[in-house]
Amino acid sequence: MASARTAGDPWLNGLPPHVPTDGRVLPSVCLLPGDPGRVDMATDSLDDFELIGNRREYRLGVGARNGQPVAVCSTGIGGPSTEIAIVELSRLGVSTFIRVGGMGAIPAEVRPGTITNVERALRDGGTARFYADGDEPIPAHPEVLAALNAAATRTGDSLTPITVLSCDSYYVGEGRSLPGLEAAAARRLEQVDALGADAMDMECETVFAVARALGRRYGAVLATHGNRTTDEWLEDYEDVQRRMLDLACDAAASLSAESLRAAF
Ligand SMILES: O=P(O)(O)O[C@H]1O[C@H](CO)[C@@H](O)[C@H]1O
Ligand SMILES: O=c1cc[nH]c(=O)[nH]1
Repeated sequence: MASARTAGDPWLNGLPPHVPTDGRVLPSVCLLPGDPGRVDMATDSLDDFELIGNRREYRLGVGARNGQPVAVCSTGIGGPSTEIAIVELSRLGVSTFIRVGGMGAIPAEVRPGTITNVERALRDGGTARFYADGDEPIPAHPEVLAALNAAATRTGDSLTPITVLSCDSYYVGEGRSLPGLEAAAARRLEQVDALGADAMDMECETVFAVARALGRRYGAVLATHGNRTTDEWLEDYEDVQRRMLDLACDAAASLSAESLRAAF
């Protein structure tokens, strides 16, 4: 264990430079909300929740579901902060990542409030390029995809399978019109549609690319916050987030039990 930081590896005594922790080995499965506020929402779905720390956009806690330990750590918005979370959490013991986030849907039939299971992430972002070359979409890890579907059956939810495009820009990059940039935003929405995306978020591609490159398991459930075709926006967004977190905690527990079995 390093007793002095170096520029190439700025960890000290087992502590990372960004994710706030005390050096303990973390649970093997970690939920990744973008919003730090969603870490606290997850406490309703976990027993014995303990907040470990809070630094920058990273809020980290641990709890248990069905007797299995589960970590929750926010990533903040976008690829760069998400990459840091995955690299540091991996080194702290996490081997399976589940993003629990929000998105804007493209097809009119994916209504606000729908909970979705991300089957693949299209290639569009900057950070993910450092971990995965080429333009082939990155599929979710099949064990995580299956665990999320099984958990939805247990919690009485149904998950809509989607393809996501993760954008490095919330406004023009997600086709939101700004004064003087109306044409650029409209072109971008057409491009996203032509790529076959069902939704836009800002982190899934990075989660999938970095976790896959590090040999970790990964997947994502996303709650539909708005619809870009009908222009609807869900004002009362808390209920769908809580349902998404509950089924993700259930999936995390089953994946954690599996990794324990595999270790023996
Ligand atoms: O709901 P979360 O996980 O915060 O994620 C979504 O919300 C943010 C934009 O408002 C982006 O991070 C996007 O991916
Ligand atoms: O429209 C949306 C909603 C949530 N997150 C996004 O990135 N876009």
